[in-house]
Amino acid sequence: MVLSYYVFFASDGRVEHPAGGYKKIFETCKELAEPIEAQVTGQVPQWLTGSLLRVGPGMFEVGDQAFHHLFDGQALIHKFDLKNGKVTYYRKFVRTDAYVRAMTENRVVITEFGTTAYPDPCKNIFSRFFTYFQGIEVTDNCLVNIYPIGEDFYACTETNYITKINPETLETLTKVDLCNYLSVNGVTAHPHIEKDGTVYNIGNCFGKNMTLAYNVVKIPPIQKDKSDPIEKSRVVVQFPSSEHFKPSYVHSFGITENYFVFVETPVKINLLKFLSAWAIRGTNYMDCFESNETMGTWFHLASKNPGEYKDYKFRTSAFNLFHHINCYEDQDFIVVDLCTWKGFDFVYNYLYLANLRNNWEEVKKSAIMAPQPEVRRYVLPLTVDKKAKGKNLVSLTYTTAIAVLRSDGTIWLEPEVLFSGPRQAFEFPQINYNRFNGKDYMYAYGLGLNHFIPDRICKLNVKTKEIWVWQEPDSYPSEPLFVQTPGRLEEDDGVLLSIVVSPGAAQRPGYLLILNARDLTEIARAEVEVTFPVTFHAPQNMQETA
Ligand SMILES: CCCCCCCCCCCCCCCC(=O)OC/C=C(C)/C=C/C=C(C)/C=C/C1=C(C)CCCC1(C)C
Ligand SMILES: [Fe+2]
Repeated sequence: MVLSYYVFFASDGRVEHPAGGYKKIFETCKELAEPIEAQVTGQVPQWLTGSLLRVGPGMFEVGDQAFHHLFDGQALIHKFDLKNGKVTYYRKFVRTDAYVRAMTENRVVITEFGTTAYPDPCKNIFSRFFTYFQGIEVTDNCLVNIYPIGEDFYACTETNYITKINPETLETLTKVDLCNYLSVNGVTAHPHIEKDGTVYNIGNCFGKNMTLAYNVVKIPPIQKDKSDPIEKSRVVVQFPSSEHFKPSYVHSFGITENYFVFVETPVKINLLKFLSAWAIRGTNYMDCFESNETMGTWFHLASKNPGEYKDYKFRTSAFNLFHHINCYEDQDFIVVDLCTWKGFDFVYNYLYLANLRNNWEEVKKSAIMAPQPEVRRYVLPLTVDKKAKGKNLVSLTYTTAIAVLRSDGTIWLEPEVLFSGPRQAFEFPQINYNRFNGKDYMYAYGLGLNHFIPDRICKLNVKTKEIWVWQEPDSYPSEPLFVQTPGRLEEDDGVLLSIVVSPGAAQRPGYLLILNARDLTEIARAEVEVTFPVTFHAPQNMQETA
C-alpha cells in the first residue's frame, strides 16, 4: 500500500510504528569493500547523473563500549552513483583520529558529543593521571555534513576540525584544524556556498579575557595560483553574545543578498563547565549545555559588504533552532523562515540512542515531554520609526508576522506559523538552493519526524501552506535533496533524492528514492541488499558535482 497523498494545511500524523522498524537506523553496519549495484524500478531520468553523498553515524559501539547519543557514532560516508539510468552504492568510514584510535584500542578514546572517553584501564595510575592533565582532545568525528571548499570536499562536525575526503573513492585525505587559520573555536556544519564557490560560515569565538562573540567567516573560492583557499580565510563580521561566559549553541544561520541573519537561542554553552570539563572525569559536550529561562530568543543582523553589525535588538519568545529554511529581503524587511522547537529545553536532551531505540509507545511518551516543532516565518523591519511605538511595523501584505517597537527600544517579533502538527516536525529542510537561497521563494522540502522518528518526506508551499507528503508503511527516509531538471526554470521542476530504510523488505531493505518534486510521486527507486544507518546531511550541489 502506497500512501502518497496530497493534503491541505495539515499532516494527519496518525501513522504508527508498533513494529519498531526505525530501530534499524540506529544499528552499526559494516563498510563495503566495493560498490554494489542497485536494482532499479521505474526510470532514473537520463539527465540525473553524478554522485549523491551523505554522512551520518555508522558505528554505535566499539569493543564493549556503547556510544550513547545520536551524534556520537563514528562517521560513515554513503555514496550513490547515478549514470545512464544505472545506480551503484558504496560506503566507507572516515578515518578520523576518533575512528582510527577507537579501532586500534578497541574502546572509545576521544570524547564524543554525549559519550565520555575514559583513560585506558590497562595503563598504570601515573599515565592515567597524565592523560587527564594533558586535556581531553576535541573530537574530529565528522558525521554531520560534507561541503566543498575550492576543489575539495570536507566532512565536518561542529568543532574546529574538518576532514578532507576524496568524493570518488571516499578515502580520507587530511585533517584540517580551522584554528590555524581563523579565530573560532568551531564552526557550524551548515555553511552557505555562493555561486562562485565562496563559503560563509559562523562559529563561536572565545576570545582573550573570556570575551565572547560569534564570528562569521569567509573562505574564498578556487584561487588562480591554485593555493588552498582555506589559507585565505578570514573573519568578516562579529555578532555579540547576549551573556558573558555563556555563548548560545548555533547550528545554522541565514544569508540574504546583503545580510547575515543570526538567531541567538536560549540554549547556552556554560563555558566554565566546558573548560573545566576537560580536566574533570566523566564529562562530555552534552554536560556543558544549559537553558537560559528568561532571555527568550534574539535575532541579529549584519550587513555583508562591508561586514557590519546592525544593532536592532529584535526579541521573541524562547525556541530551539537547528535549521534555517531560507531568508530574503523584501522591500524594507527581511523574511526569515525557520524550523523551530518551542521553549528553552534543549531538544538534544531527547536524542539519546536509548530513547530513539525504545519501543514505539515509549518513544511517543518521551517525545511528549520535548519541545514541540513548528515552522515559522519571522519578519524583521529594517527601518524603525521611533514614533511608532506599540504599532505593528510589518507592512508586507502577504504575512501575519508582526514586529512591534517597545518602549525599552527592543522590537518584539511574533511569527506567522507556516506548519504546525503536534509532535510532527517538518525538519531537515531543503530548498532549490542554487537558484533561491537568499531570495523570495515558494517551496521548502523536508523530512517529517513523527515523535522524532523520520517517517515521511514533505513539501511545503510557504506562500499558501499547502503540504504534500510521501509516505510508506514501516519506511524511514532521510533528508530529501532537491536537484533541478537542467534547463528548466520553475522552482519545483526537478527531483527529490532520499535514502530509505524499509526493514520489512527481506531481500532489499534499503533504497535510493527518486521523487518528482512537483507532487512527490515516485519516479524510480534503486534497491540494495543492505540497510543504512541514519544520515544527517549532504552537499547541496549534487548537480554541479554530477
Ligand atoms: C535524520 C533523522 C534523525 C532522527 C532523529 C532526529 C531528531 C532531530 C530533531 C531536531 C533536529 C536536529 C538536527 C540536528 C542535526 C545534526 O546533525 O546535529 C549534529 C550536531 C553535532 C554532532 C554537534 C556537535 C557539536 C560539538 C561537538 C560541539 C563542540 C563544542 C562545544 C559544545 C562548545 C564550544 C566548543 C566546541 C568544541 C565547538
Ligand atoms: Fe543540521
